[in-house]
Amino acid sequence: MRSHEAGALHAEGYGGPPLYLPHPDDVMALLPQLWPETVRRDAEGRLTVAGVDVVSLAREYGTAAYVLDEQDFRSRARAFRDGFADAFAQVCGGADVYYAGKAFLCTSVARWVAEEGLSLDVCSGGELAVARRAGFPPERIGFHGNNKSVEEIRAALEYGVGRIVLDSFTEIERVADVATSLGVVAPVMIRVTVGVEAHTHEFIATGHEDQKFGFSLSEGQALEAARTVLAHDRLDLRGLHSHIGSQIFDTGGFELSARRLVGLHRQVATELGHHSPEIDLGGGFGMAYTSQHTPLPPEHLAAQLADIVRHEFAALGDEALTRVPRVSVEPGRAIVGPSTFTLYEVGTVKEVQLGDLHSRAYVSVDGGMSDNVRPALYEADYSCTLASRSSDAAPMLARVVGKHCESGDIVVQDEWLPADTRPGDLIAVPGTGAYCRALSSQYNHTPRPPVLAVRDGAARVLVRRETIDDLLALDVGSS
Ligand SMILES: Cc1ncc(COP(=O)(O)O)c(C=O)c1O
Ligand SMILES: N[C@@H](CCCC[NH3+])C(=O)O
Repeated sequence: MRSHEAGALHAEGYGGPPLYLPHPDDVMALLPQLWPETVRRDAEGRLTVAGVDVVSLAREYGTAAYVLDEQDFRSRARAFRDGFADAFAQVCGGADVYYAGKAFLCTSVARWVAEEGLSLDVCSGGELAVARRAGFPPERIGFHGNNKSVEEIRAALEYGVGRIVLDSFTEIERVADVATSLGVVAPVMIRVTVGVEAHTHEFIATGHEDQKFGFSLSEGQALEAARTVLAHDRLDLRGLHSHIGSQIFDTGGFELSARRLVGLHRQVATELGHHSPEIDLGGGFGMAYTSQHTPLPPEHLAAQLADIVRHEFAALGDEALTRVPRVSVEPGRAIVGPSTFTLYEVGTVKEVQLGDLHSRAYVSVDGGMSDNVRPALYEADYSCTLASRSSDAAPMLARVVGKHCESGDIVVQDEWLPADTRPGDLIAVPGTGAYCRALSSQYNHTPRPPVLAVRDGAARVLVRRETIDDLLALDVGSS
């Protein structure tokens, strides 16, 4: 998040380019940590992914387009699966990784997740429907949401999901009622608000007390929820869950939340006589959007979390250590975010003078806040590169903007691009796999871009481009 940096940029009397920008040579040389693993530049200077160059992609599928490197997605999914399985092997026999489908989900991705041996977190009837269509094994699905409808709960139980994460007292009764009507026992977890202030943007922090998710720990609601669940013979309490926020780099927040969750787990055991078999630490692991972000590799992250869990149970005594519940986590962004870049075509380049000495080029592309609302919503930082060719031109300070009727429609706030960047060039923005397509809109009646998967020298469409006819088909208004 850039709020303090933006302040520096706009500080009164400050006339130079923003101080935090990395050196132009670094940006134009492609920082490997920002790009999917198969991205390269070919001899003509074109960006390629899995051996396919972006100029051909643009010619065949058009722009704007989300371009997903399948190998990158799969290897990150495996790194989380193996890292957590290994790190937790000695603590509780392994750990399960639930890919958080809210970051991005389509049937192909659901199949990849299943094939790679991960579980799946869904948070709506729509995401559940995608999982069903993909034939995702139901027992490996967790169902979230703070206001699940009766229909959604029924669909989840009919499919046989492995866990429904309860979020309110109203929902406890709702799930129990639906389970009773279907004649089944619902496996449930309790989402606990652990009172942790995660160091991330306010809108994506979820562990602090004053927000909509979960049962408060400090006010005793979480224990009361466990008591209520245990009183229902149609509910099977699988364990406790906490999720403190998103785009978090510091494991300190997870340490505190694990400590509080383990404390409650013990209270449920000692006061209510129930030893839950599972505990979920949520997702939220950060990824690199710019060179300023340095996420831990999954195996290091897993090792740190395993140490934390071992330590917290050890603090309860030897008896507790022998009964550590099976741990799960729910990464979304850290798996899919880095796998994708968005490919845009430049439409206009406009120079705006900033005082006497400096200018900024506004580079308009054929997308914007409809395909990536994160800069407008969270002041999120992105970077970009000229993708269709290389250039020896001097760097110019550029702001990449979208085509929408909002001045906040910014794709990349500040970036160095070659001074000869011109209409028809392709620009690629890395790190757009998570919460971009998922949060996309049709603002200004803009059809959504397609999602293309590239693997082993071939591209295919995972989600097709919307058309104006798709949009018009929704409008059934008067003749
Ligand atoms: C309950 C829950 N689990 C997992 C996630 C995934 O978070 P992230 O994509 O940051 O890993 C979220 C979103 O923040 C969430 O709300
Ligand atoms: N949508 C947020 C993340 C929220 C995660 C869902 N609980 C983002 O783009 O950063």
